[in-house]
Amino acid sequence: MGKIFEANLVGTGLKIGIVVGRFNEFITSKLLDGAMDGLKRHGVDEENIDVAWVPGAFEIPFIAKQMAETGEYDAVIGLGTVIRGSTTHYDYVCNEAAKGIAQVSLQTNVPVIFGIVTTENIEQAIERAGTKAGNKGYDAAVSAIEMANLKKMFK
Ligand SMILES: Nc1c(NC[C@H](O)[C@H](O)[C@H](O)CO)[nH]c(=O)[nH]c1=O
Ligand SMILES: CC(=O)[C@@H](O)COP(=O)(O)O
Repeated sequence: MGKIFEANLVGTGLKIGIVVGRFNEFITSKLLDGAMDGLKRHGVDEENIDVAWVPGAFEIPFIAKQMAETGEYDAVIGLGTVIRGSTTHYDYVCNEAAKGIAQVSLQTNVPVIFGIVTTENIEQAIERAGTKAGNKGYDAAVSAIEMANLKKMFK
């Protein structure tokens, strides 16, 4: 068998950028709390975590790109909450946020983590922001550390 690449979840020495949407701030602030908790509990120094607030999930990729292009960050996390309304707006915001995050990551060579909750209703969002379905911000933080460390294995 050849090599197996599997990264640890040790965040010591990593620098992480977080981009968080203000839309549905009641939920996204909880995702941010979860992400901060996840990063710090895995050894990331609070001084090495920068946070940028944007209006909504649609704007996350643009600022994630600005952060990634500085070359300062080992990973960038996008946090947002998109809740379906009564029009097609939801689909446009979700699609562009997801596509944009994937593009930024591939274009900049920096792991950009999709920490955007996309739900049918407020209840589903609350469940994923620190209640019965965990905290997707925390999960995104762990993914960021894993991807940052995994990327270093290919240097
Ligand atoms: N409806 C939601 C939005 N909409 C706002 C957009 O993200 C964007 O800020 C606006 O269209 C200006 O470009 N954003 C969310 O994060 N969540 C939503 O549920
Ligand atoms: C996702 C959002 O789309 C939402 O806030 C917009 O709601 P609506 O489709 O009712 O305008």
